[in-house]
Order: sequence, then C-alpha cells, then structure tokens
Amino acid sequence: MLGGSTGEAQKQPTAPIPAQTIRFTVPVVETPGIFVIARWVWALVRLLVLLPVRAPVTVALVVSSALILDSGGWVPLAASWTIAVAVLVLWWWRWPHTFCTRVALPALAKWRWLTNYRRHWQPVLVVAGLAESYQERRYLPRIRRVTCTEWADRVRVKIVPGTTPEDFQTRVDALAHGFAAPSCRVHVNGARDVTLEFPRRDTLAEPLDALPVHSPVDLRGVAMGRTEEGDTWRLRLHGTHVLTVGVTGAGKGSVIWSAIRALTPAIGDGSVQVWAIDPKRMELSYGRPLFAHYADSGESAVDLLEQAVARMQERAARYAGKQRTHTPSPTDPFVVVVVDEVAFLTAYHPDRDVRRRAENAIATLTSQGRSVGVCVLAALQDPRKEVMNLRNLFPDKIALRLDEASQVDMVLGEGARERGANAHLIDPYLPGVGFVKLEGSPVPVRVRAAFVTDEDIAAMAAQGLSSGREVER
Ligand SMILES: Nc1ncnc2c1ncn2[C@@H]1O[C@H](COP(=O)(O)OP(=O)(O)OP(=O)(O)O)[C@@H](O)[C@H]1O
Repeated sequence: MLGGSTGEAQKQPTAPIPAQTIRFTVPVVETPGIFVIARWVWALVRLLVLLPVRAPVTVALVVSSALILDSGGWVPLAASWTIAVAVLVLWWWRWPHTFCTRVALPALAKWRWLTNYRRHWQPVLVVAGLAESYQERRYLPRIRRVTCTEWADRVRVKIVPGTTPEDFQTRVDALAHGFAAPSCRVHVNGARDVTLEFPRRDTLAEPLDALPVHSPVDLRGVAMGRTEEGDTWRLRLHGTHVLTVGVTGAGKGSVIWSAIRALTPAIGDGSVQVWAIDPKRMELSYGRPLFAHYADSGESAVDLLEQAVARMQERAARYAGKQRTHTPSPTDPFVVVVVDEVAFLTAYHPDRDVRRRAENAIATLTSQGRSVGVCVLAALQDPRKEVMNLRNLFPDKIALRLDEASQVDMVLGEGARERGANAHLIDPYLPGVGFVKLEGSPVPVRVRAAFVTDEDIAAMAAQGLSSGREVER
C-alpha cells in the first residue's frame, strides 16, 4: 500500500510557499567618490570641447567680446555691438525673408529648445508614459533637433527602441499640454525617427477670401482654401466622392461653394456639370444659373438623383470593353452631384419611399460613379449611422466643427482623433475650419475653406452664363 492518503498529499490553499534556499541578486557596490568627481570633470571637459560645435555663434560672440574688452576696454566693445546691431537691423529691413530664415528663426529655435523642450522634456515624457524602463534603467526618447517655422516648433525625436510612432500619436494631447502648445501632430520620418509639430499661433484664425479661379481646371486637386502650414488646400473631385460633416454654422456652405467656384471655368466650357440638391433653399439657390439641374423638394431631388444614376449607367454601358477611365469633355462632362444636408433625403423626409429611393440612388452613384465621371459632393450635420449609413461609401471626408469627440473617428476614420484631429474642439468663431486627410498620409491636416460671398457667387453665375453655356432644366 502506498504511504499516506490522497488527502495528505494535497497542499492546503493557505499553506505558505517555502522560501527559496538560494537567491541570486546583483551585488550593490558603493561608487568611490573619486569616480563621481571624475565623471563630473569629464562632463565639463566634454561640454567645453563640444560647445564651439554646438553653439558656434554664441561662442564666437562671447570670445570676440572678451578679446575686444581685454585689448581696448568698454568703448570699443560698445561700438562693435552697436555696429553689429545696426547690420542686423539693416538686414531685417532690406531682406526680411533671409533675416527671418537665417537669424530670427534659428535664434528662436535655440530659445525654445532651452526654455521649453529641453527644460520640460523628461517630466513631460515620463508623465505621458513615453519613457520606458528596463532592468531599473529609464530610457527616454532623445531630442535630435528643434527648428522653428513662422508658425510652429518642430522637434525631431529619436524614439526608444521597442516603442512606435503610434505611442506618440496616441498621446498628442498630453504632449501639447505638457509643452504649452494648442495642439501637437506627429510626422514619421523613418525608423525610430519622428517629428513633433507644436503650433505657436493659429495660422487659420483670419477668414480667407474666395480664391482666384484658374483655367484649365485640375479636377485632381481644386483649390479650396489653405492648410495650417500655409499651403493651398486642394481637394480631389474626379475619381472620388466627398462628404463634408459639421454642425450648423460650421461652414459647410463655404466648402461646397469653394469647390463650385474652382469649377466655374469648366462649367463655362461645358466639360463639367453641377447638379444641385438644395433642401434648405438657402444655400445653393443663389447660384442657380451655374447648375445644369437643380432640385429643392424631396420628390424632385430623388428624380434628379435617379436621372444621375441613369446617366451614369448609360455611360458605363457605352464605355464597357472600350475605355476604363473618363475624360471630361462637353459631350461627356464630369458630373458633380452636390447634395446639401443629405440627411433630409436619407433620414428626415416624411415619405418612406422618398427616403428609400434617395438612399438607393446615392449608394449606386457613390459605389459605381467614380470611373465614369460622376462625383457626389454631400454635406451633413449629424454623422451617426442612424442618420447616414452610407458615409463609408465616400472615400474622402472633411470634418468641420463637430458636436462630440466620438464623431471625429466616425467621419475621418479610426484613430483620427488620437492623431490630433480635434474637430469637436474647433472654435465656433472659426467657421470653415476643419480637418481632412490628404492622400497618402494617415495624419489629418487642419485646413480652412475660403469664404465665397454672395457677390462672388453672383459674379461666378454671370461668368458661367456669359461663356455661352446652355443651362439644362
Ligand atoms: N470659410 C469661412 N470663412 C469665414 N466665415 C465663414 C466661412 N464659412 C462660413 N462662414 C460664416 O459662417 C456662417 C455659417 O456658414 P454656413 O452657412 O456655410 O454654415 P453651414 O455649416 O452650412 O450651416 P447650416 O448647416 O446651418 O447651413 C456664414 O454665414 C458665414 O458668415
């Protein structure tokens, strides 16, 4: 018989775990004072040797001032400084651009590095959770370089191995607040190499007048307004569909009108047609002469959409087996179907049949219209699925001011808010400001649409008609 019962062999759940007999640990050896002092001396020598390389201008100024003071006294020193300042003022006055890029911005970058980024780097990154610990050592992302543009600071960072740029992208709010900036955006340069961009001022605070119209029209990027970096914001229309979302007063009208304005020369020569649906009768009615078709009631809007579907299908049948892309021409114009407040047709219209037909037509146009030269440019106030379940059929989306943080990802796609697209925080006094994703980059860009006034629209309508275009009704 085996010794002991099964019950005896079982461990009591409360029984203490026996201590290990031998534990291996790293011995702690006290560092002798001489080593500590030697390290400080080495750091000081290294600093003095590297200083002329790291700050050549400052070192040259200090050394030359000291030499002048030593050889001639205070008067020659004051005279030299006066001449140097006069030369700088002359430079700034005669060549402000080169003064800015060669003197002012590099000096500002040094100042910002010293007083903001270098000073707060460790605490901000540790508290934001971007410093890593391994075997009791802390690893901190390293600042490679700080540069300044006219409106932002750019901090180039070498990230800790094992972390990813996404770790920074998900902490942009913490970084922005930590370095006292209104926002922060992360650009990936390469492996372990990112740039953090901190705006110093809002370049989009001032409204933008309607942009000049250029002919011929480039449908791959019509000029809509300005990006935060000061470039022209261009929106592709041919081969895509665009959904603009924003609360009432967010400036959806300025997005629609900026696009139509850029198309005016092509509307004039007949290679582009705009078909407009205007349920509010306020937004688009002013530019009626520009539109090939116009509808302002539920039934007429659905008729217009179904007509666009028929045109699209006729074209697709004609192209089948012969051509795979559409080239705009007066015989086969590029059709832009503009739908203001699309939810009126898809969710709010009392007639169920109108809602169903409108949804079917929009779904058909957005899923099949791209390659045959039909684009839907729609505006919407509420992006929730119950209101607009077709939003994913629009490849390009623009998020103007939104009501809730959760709506940002609904419009711009998952992770957009974490990457800094705070569309819910846009100032109500900045209509036309929003976020877009430009082609080839997951990072949302802040933009402002130009404001097209009623007078501009009247002039555009006159131009469209004076080109001899016949308006279909
Ligand atoms: N890009 C812009 N720049 C400056 N001001 C603008 C801009 N866009 C709109 N505004 C101002 O904001 C007001 C509201 O704009 P708009 O009517 O385009 O908003 P909306 O989003 O279409 O609102 P709704 O859905 O209620 O029609 C305009 O009357 C205009 O004064």
